Amino acid sequence: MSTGPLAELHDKARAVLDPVHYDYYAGGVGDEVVLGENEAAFRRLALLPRVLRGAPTRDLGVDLPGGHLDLPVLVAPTAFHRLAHPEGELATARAAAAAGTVLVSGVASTVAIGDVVAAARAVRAEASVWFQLYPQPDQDVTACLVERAERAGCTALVVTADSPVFGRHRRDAEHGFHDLPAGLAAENMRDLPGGPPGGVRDIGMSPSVSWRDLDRLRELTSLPLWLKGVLHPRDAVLAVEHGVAGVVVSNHGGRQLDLVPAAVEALPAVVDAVAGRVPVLLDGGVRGGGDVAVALALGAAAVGVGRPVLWGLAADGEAGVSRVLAVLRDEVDHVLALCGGRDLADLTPDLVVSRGTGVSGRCG
Ligand SMILES: Cc1cc2nc3c(=O)[nH]c(=O)nc-3n(C[C@H](O)[C@H](O)[C@H](O)COP(=O)(O)O)c2cc1C
Ligand SMILES: CC(C)CC(=O)C(=O)O
Repeated sequence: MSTGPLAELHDKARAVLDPVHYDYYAGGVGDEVVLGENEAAFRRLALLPRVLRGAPTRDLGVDLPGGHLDLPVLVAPTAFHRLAHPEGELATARAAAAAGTVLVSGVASTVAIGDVVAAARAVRAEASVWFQLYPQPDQDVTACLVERAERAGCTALVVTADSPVFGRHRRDAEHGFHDLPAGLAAENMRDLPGGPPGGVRDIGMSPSVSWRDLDRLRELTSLPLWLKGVLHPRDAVLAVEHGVAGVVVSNHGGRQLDLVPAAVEALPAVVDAVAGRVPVLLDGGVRGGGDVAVALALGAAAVGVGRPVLWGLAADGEAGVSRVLAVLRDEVDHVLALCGGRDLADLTPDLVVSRGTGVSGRCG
C-alpha cells in the first residue's frame, strides 16, 4: 500500500499490533514473490474509460448465490481476528453487516460461528455470513463443521482448495509463532469428534483432498458451495461440473505456493473457462476501488479483501473495518463514474489495457 486512507489504517495497525502478529497477517510464503505480485499486477493494468454515458447515481449492488452485496467487495476469510482486536470476528461481522456485504467467516475464527452470525444479524436482520472450511482429514469433523455452519444460519459454504498442505511462512518460523496466545483458540474446532472433550482440535490439512470430498460436501448440504483457491482454468471447469455455485480465483494472498501468478493475472482464463455458468470472485492484492473496477472489468462478479480488513480491525475495531469498506465503496463508485458507468455491468473487458504497451484498437 502506498498512500491514502487504507494505507493510513495499515500504518496504524502496524504500530499497534504485536510485531509477531503483524508479521503473521502481513507475511506470505517463501520469498514473498506472489505476495508482492498480487498488488504489483494491478499496477501494470490501466483502465480505458468511456465518456459521455454516465448517470447521476450508480448501482453497486451484486446478487450472488448466498447473498446480496450492496458493494462488489466482500470480506475474505482470514484467521484469528482476536489477535487484531479483543472483539475479533464479532467486530468484523458487525461492520460487514452494516456495510451491506458478506463476511466469509473462517473455520479458524477466534469466535464460534453461531456468535459471529448472531452479531451480524443483530446489526442487520438479513445479513449474510458464509462459512469457510478446509475439508478435514476426518470426514466426521467436516460433517460436524458443516452442521454448525448450517445451524448458525450461514447462507453459503466456501471450500478452500489451495491448501493440501500449509504454506511455509518464514516470518512465522523466524518468530517461532506456532500457537495462539493463551485465551484465544479456533473456537469452531472445539468439542469435535476425536478431539479432547471441551478442547480444541487442530485444523487439519490433507494432501489427499480430492473432488470426491467436494462431492461429499454437496451431498451433506444444500447450501451453495464456493470453491476458493482456483487458478487453473481446467479446475474451474471441473468445479462447475461438480456443481459449485461459484469459483474464487485466489492464491491465498500469496501464502501457499510462491510460484503462482498474481490473482488478477489468473482471472481472465478462469472467467473464459467458466463462460458465465457460475459467478467468479477474485481475492488477492485488492487495495483500492481502482483494483476492484479492474477485476470486475476482467469478469469477476465481486472481489474479496483480506489484509485491509485486518488492518482496519487492528487500527480501530469495528469502526476501522467499517472505514475500510466505506472507502472501497466510495472509490469504486468514483471510478465507475469516471468510466461512464451506471452499474457494474458497464465495467467490461475492453476497458482494461496493459500499461506501457500502447493501446490496440478494439471496439468491443
Ligand atoms: C492472516 C491471513 C489468514 C488467512 N486465513 C485464511 C483462512 O483461514 N482460510 C482461507 O481460505 N483463506 C485465508 N486467508 C486468505 C484470504 O482468504 C485471502 O485469500 C487473501 O487474504 C486475499 O489477499 P489479500 O490479503 O491481499 O486481500 C488468509 C489470509 C491472511 C492474510
Ligand atoms: C489457520 C490457517 C490455516 C489460516 C490460513 O489459512 C492462513 O494463515 O493463511
